[in-house]
Amino acid sequence: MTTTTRPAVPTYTSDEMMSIAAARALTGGKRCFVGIGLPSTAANLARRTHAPDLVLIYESGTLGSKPDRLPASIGDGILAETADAVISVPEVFNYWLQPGRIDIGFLGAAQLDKFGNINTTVIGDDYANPKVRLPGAGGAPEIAASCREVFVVVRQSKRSFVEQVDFVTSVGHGRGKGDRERLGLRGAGPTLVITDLGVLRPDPETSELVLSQLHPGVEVEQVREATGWELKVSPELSNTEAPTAEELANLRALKEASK
Ligand SMILES: CC(=O)SCCNC(=O)CCNC(=O)[C@H](O)C(C)(C)COP(=O)(O)OP(=O)(O)OC[C@H]1O[C@@H](n2cnc3c(N)ncnc32)[C@H](O)[C@@H]1OP(=O)(O)O
Ligand SMILES: O=C(O)/C=C/CC(=O)O
Repeated sequence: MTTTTRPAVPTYTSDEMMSIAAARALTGGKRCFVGIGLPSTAANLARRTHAPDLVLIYESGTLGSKPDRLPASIGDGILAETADAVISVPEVFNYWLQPGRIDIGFLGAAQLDKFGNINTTVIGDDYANPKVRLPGAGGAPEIAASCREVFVVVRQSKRSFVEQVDFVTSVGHGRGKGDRERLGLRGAGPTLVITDLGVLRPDPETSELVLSQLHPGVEVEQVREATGWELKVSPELSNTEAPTAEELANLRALKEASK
């Protein structure tokens, strides 16, 4: 009798699956405007693994940064030290972003609604007296307006995935199909939302986010329970490949180097 040894399936957390799925969405020599937080982790992981030519652009004016650890903020010196070029902030916005020279804007969110509108400003309906005051807009509204497309990475729960955001910091698809054009927004808006449970994409007819991919071990019902609206499921629902040992090792090394 012959015995075969299968490679051990690496164990990983749902947060690791989310960062790896988000990194996989970034390919080739695309120009990516990177938000601080979860998007920065994914973008740096992508550049370190399958997408070494990915051009990371941070709002502080660094083009083509290649940090070997996660930057603490957009002002972290490692971004300028490892960049191909450092330009002024007005140049980032006026020359690169607004005329549509950036392929992907990669953003985080505290709240996200079914049309991909993002809230990073306040939780609660009284701006002056909110339940939670969040970090604010920064450059995110401009990024959401003008990048050719927008990817969002956010943990999925009833708290974060709401029918309607408490405050629209960055416009996604507004109130549905056609709103971006009506508002004069240049880019395509959110085309991909990556969470710790799966991946959502806008329905081409309505622009409403629908579940299009499930991470390993996650059930559709679980995603529905973590969503504050009646979540629709794509007829082409697919499954995310589990993280490889190499992806996990790189993600963990990146995090370790950033401590
Ligand atoms: C280019 C640019 O970077 S533009 C910069 C603009 N800023 C952003 O885009 C920030 C985007 N990120 C976010 O909005 C994130 O949700 C953040 C920064 C608010 C928090 O993210 P994380 O640090 O990953 O932490 P986490 O999700 O655990 O939340 C931390 C706390 O924020 C508060 N919070 C976050 N989301 C919510 C929410 N939907 N409702 C209520 N409170 C919330 C809570 O106090 C929470 O603590 P708790 O979980 O113990 O209650
Ligand atoms: O002001 C912004 O847009 C982003 C801020 C994030 C940071 O300070 O790292």
